[in-house]
Amino acid sequence: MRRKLAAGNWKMNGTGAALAELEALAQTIGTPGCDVLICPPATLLHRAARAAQGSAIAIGGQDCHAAASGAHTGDVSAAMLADTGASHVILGHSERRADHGETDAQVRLKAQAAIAAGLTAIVCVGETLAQRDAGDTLAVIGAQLAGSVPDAVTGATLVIAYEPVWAIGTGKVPTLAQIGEVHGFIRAQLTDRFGMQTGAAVRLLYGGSVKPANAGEIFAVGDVDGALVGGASLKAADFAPIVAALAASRAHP
Ligand SMILES: O=C[C@H](O)COP(=O)(O)O
Repeated sequence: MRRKLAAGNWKMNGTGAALAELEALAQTIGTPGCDVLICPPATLLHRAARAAQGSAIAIGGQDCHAAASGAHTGDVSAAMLADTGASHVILGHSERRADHGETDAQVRLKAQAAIAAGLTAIVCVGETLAQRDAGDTLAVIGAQLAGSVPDAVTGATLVIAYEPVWAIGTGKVPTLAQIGEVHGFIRAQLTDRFGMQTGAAVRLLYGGSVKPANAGEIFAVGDVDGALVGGASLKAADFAPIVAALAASRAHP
């Protein structure tokens, strides 16, 4: 049975004062019955990991370099993330693919580096509105999975986040049927490539305008094992109800 995961991506938001939200979240959720992850900006990782110690909250990065070390000004390696206390890293988010031109091949190398450093890689995939309107959604997701996911993964080292680009930060959410179709497709792709055991063990997150008001219905969709939440993860008062909705949701076989 896959353990559910509520992951918050703070993106480029938050200075030291934001740690109060992390502490408030830890207090509010207690021991929630699902995994909870906060991915703050790199500048806050070390302090966030310290603030989360002894709580149910794990800490993750938002990107890493594919190399272990070297002349890469401004970049952070997977081992450096792990050294701060991070256990996960988000990779291939559509904002990084768009802002930094990250390719599937680069995301794959980053995921390999993350796993080698002992981190769980959360690999993001998702179609643009033009791709959906053209009927290309599954082809795009299939190509991203094939290109971005390394060959050696397990349910412990890989999480996939399906984030339709057009749903991120827009308040627009796919229909439950659309979410179910893509999650079912991702599950089938993973099972085809990695076999039944690994395919069934990898957790699949939905991301894109998840809020307390819509979390429950999204978590009821088959093969949705949790969420990758942006805006609504910044405040404990918004994220805690999403964690509670996930913990209360039925486990998917
Ligand atoms: O990583 C998180 C996603 O990009 C979703 O962001 P959002 O919840 O603000 O739409």
